[in-house]
Order: sequence, then structure tokens, then C-alpha cells
Amino acid sequence: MQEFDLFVIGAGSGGVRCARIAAQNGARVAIAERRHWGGTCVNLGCVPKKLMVYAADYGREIADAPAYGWDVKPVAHDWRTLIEAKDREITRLNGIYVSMLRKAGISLFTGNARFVDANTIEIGPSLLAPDEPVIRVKAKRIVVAPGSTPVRLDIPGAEHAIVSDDAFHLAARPERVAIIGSGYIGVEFAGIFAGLGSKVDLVYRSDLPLRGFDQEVRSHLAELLPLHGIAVHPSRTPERIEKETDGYRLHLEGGDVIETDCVFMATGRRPNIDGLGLDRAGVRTKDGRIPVSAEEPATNVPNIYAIGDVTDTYNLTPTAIAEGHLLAERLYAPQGRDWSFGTTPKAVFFSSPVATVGLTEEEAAEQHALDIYTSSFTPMRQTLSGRKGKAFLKLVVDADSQIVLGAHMIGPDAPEIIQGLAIAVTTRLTKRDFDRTIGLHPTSAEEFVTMRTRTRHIPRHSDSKR
Ligand SMILES: Cc1cc2nc3c(=O)[nH]c(=O)nc-3n(C[C@H](O)[C@H](O)[C@H](O)COP(=O)(O)OP(=O)(O)OC[C@H]3O[C@@H](n4cnc5c(N)ncnc54)[C@H](O)[C@@H]3O)c2cc1C
Ligand SMILES: NC(=O)c1ccc[n+]([C@@H]2O[C@H](COP(=O)([O-])OP(=O)(O)OC[C@H]3O[C@@H](n4cnc5c(N)ncnc54)[C@H](O)[C@@H]3O)[C@@H](O)[C@H]2O)c1
Repeated sequence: MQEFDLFVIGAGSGGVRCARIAAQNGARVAIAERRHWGGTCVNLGCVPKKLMVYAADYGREIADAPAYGWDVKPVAHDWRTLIEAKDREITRLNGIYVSMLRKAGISLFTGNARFVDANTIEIGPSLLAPDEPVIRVKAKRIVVAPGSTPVRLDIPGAEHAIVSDDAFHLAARPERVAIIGSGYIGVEFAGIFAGLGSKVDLVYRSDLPLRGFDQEVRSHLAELLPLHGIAVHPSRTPERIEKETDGYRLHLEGGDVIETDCVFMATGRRPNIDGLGLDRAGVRTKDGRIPVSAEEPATNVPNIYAIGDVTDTYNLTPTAIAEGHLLAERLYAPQGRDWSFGTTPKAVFFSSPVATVGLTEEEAAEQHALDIYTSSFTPMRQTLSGRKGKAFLKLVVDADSQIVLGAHMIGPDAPEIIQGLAIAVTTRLTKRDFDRTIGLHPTSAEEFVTMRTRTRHIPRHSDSKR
């Protein structure tokens, strides 16, 4: 039986980085993948999603171009061309992942991996390699990095709905799409389908989209959604889906019905732990996840670790990568490196994107008295075209220390802008530091260093509750 220092289950964002850094530091490493090299982000997540966001953006740019003097002939979008071009790019990236892992001297196993015991892994056939024989290998340490999978609501007719995995390979673009859920995926795909010309209905159970984001940003997004051609159905719960000869009927509690060609459930993800044999290795789970901390991704079994979406920490690619990198270095080449997981920036790649770093006003007000600075304006790009929808920027500042605790934005280029500001929030710069910074004109980003007048002061919630 082959023996390794480290065996990684899952070649996604976290697993690939962990394997590569461990191998570079002298460990004998193996990795197993059952579906697609590079994992969710590369194959069914960040990368194909962003390519489709670009496709939708082009439509809006073409529509606005005549206001800038372009004589635009009638244009049409071809879904097949987009999907085929996107698939070629993904295949290219798959190849890069495989050759990068091989070059690092890592043994690659194509198949479905599961625990036999805390030091033995069995790899069996999978969709990616149906004819592979079952083999067993031994490893001193094992990293569980199997990622997650979309969740379907348990309602009658759920089998008629698609999830994000399907959305990347539809044979044709649906003319009408009803999306359930207003988290990252619901909002992003609402922007994609509306931008490509579909009639989009967005159904969500809360009063505002994007639960967990700053309340004012959520309100601003709720105002923008209809301006981007999306019909919103807040505070509504789906009841059942019926198949008709010419599409589907999505019934909502309370009696309303949405007629559509496609029901898309964007209702969260759950870790891929079924069939992993975690019990045979003695690994404890809680609510379907493996509990760890991002800084120290140890499970309750001393030689077994867990990173990425399978854990109860963050569910983003850069955090999965950082967790994998940190773990490999801790095990094979301690460097004392740390990452500021607490100030992980987040973006929702809507057609007017949302990006954020640090605390929301609601989170910060629990601990601090606050000075809030906001700005709302029509981006210059939209002036000639008359396109509707304002950008919104917000700084959440600790009133005592003047440290900027959070920066939030919705509007063009927000993710690119907030990535830069994430350094300022991570290094705990003050509002005075922002004010000392000269703006870069004319940009939307300069508003972050020119907001001189406080919008409001908020006393600490814990004080006002006394
Ligand atoms: C539509 C969508 C868009 C997204 N967009 C973004 C974005 O813009 N930015 C961002 O930061 N994050 C985004 N994410 C989230 C991001 O993709 C995940 O957080 C990230 O991929 C998690 O990495 P991971 O290593 O934990 O798992 P994954 O990347 O999912 O990799 C796990 C791998 O393990 C394999 N596997 C599972 N079980 C086994 C087994 N038993 N044996 C062998 N192999 C196995 C799987 O096939 C998979 O390839 C998006 C997700 C989705 C679904
Ligand atoms: N840009 C990015 O970074 C990005 C993009 C896509 C996905 N992701 C990652 O993938 C994860 C999954 O994305 P997601 O959008 O599916 O999940 P999410 O948790 O962001 O949103 C889930 C949505 O489904 C709704 N929902 C859940 N259960 C429901 C029920 N029983 N009835 C009605 N509505 C219900 C929620 O209210 C919410 O609106 C994200 O949390 C994120 O970590 C990140």
C-alpha cells in the first residue's frame, strides 16, 4: 500500500493550495478529486459566474453606447457562444491545475475518496473516472477539503427547479426566470439573466435582500433591483412548483403565482460530507459541518484537518486558500504568517456590484459609539446615457478612536475599490488618515477620502439599552 505524509480529499480552492505548499516544503503529498480539478470556484462558481457577469455587462454597455455617439446596429446575444467560450476557458484552467499539481510532485488520484480509518483512505470510481479500480492508501495526516453542494428547498415540485450547478450549462437562456433566495447567488444570477435579456422574478423571505450585509446597503440594493429590470417579491415564501405545458408555475404562500420558464433555487449550500466515512475516522461534525477555527483548522482527531466550505468558518475562495496555505506551512515549514480573517472583504457581483469590508453599522453599534459617513451619487458614466441608479458609499467609524471599522459600497467597480480599502480597514487606519489622502479624480472611489461631513452619530447600543 502506498504511504504519504499528507493526503488531501478534494482538489478545490483550499485542497490544491494546501497540497502544493506542503509538497513544496518536502512532504510526500497525494490529492484525490472526484468531479473537477480546481473545485467549485473554477468549474461551477467564481470563474464561470464572473465570465457571465461580464457577458451581461456588455449588453448594458452596448445599450448605453449611442449616448456616447456610437451608431449601434440591433444586436442579439447568443447563449451557446457564451457557454462554449466559457467551457473552453474552464477546460484550460483544469489543465493548468493538473499540471501545476504534477509539477509540484504531488500524486493525483481521480476518484471518490473516503475514510477507512484515521490513517487509511479508500479511493473508488467516480463520475470523473468510472472505470478506476478501488485502491487504499495510508497517510500520516489527512486534510478534508470536499467543499459544498447547492441545497434544494423541500417543497412539492422541487425536482423541476435548477440550482447554480445547472445554470452554467442550460441548453438555452430561459426567457423568464424565477429565482428563489436573495443571497450571493440569487442576486448575482438575477443580474446575469436580466442583463442578458430574461424577465427575472426574485423571491425572498426577508424584507430586504442580502441578509447579513449592512442594512443601508441592503435598502439601497432593494431600490436598485427594479431599476435593473428585476421584479422583486420580498417577504414571500415559495410553496410549490407545478409543471405546465409551456413552463412552470411557482406558487407563493398567500396565493400569488409566478409563471416562468425556469425556477432557480439559490437557497444556500451544504458541505459534501455524505459518504466520506468521517465516523470511521472518529471526526466529529456539528449541524452538517466540521467545526474548526480558520486560524487552526484542526478537527477533534489529532492527524485530521478540515478547510474551506466543509467547515463552519467562511465559505469563500480566498479564505479556503488562506486556510489551506496556513495549515501546510504550520505542518511543514512554520513561518509565523497570519491572515486577518476578521476583515475578509466580500463582494456580490451584481450588475451594480456590492462590496464590503469590516463591520456593518449594526454589528459595530453593539460595541462602539459610531460616526457614520455616507455618500450617494449618480456615477459619471451614467450621466450621458441617463441610466438610472445611484452609487452608495458608507464608512463606519469608531467615534472614540476614529478607527474606520467598516467600508461598504454599492455601485460600479465596488469590488475593485473595496479590495484596496480592505488594507486600510485591516491595518486599522483612522478617518483622519482617510481625510489626509488625496483623491484620484474623477473616480467614484475618491468619495471615500472626501466625505468630510458626518451623516450621523450613533451612541453605543449597549449604552442606550442600559
Ligand atoms: C455559483 C457560485 C459562485 C461563487 N462565487 C464566488 C466568488 O465570486 N468569490 C468567492 O470568493 N467565492 C465564490 N464562491 C464560493 C467558492 O466557490 C467556495 O467557497 C470555494 O470553492 C470553496 O473551496 P473548497 O476548497 O472548500 O471547496 P471546493 O472548491 O468546492 O472543492 C472541493 C472539491 O472536492 C471534491 N470532492 C468532494 N468530495 C470528494 C471526495 N469524497 N473525494 C474526492 N473529491 C471530492 C469536489 O468535487 C470539489 O472539486 C462561489 C460559489 C458558487 C457556488
Ligand atoms: N461573490 C461571492 O463571494 C459568492 C458568490 C456566490 C456564492 N458564494 C458563497 O456560496 C454560498 C452559497 O450562496 P447562496 O446564495 O446559495 O447562499 P446564501 O446563504 O448567501 O443565500 C441563501 C438564500 O436562500 C434563502 N433561503 C434559505 N433557506 C430558505 C427557505 N427554506 N425558504 C426560502 N428561502 C430560503 C435565504 O434567505 C437566502 O436569501 C454563499 O454563502 C457564499 O459563501 C459567494
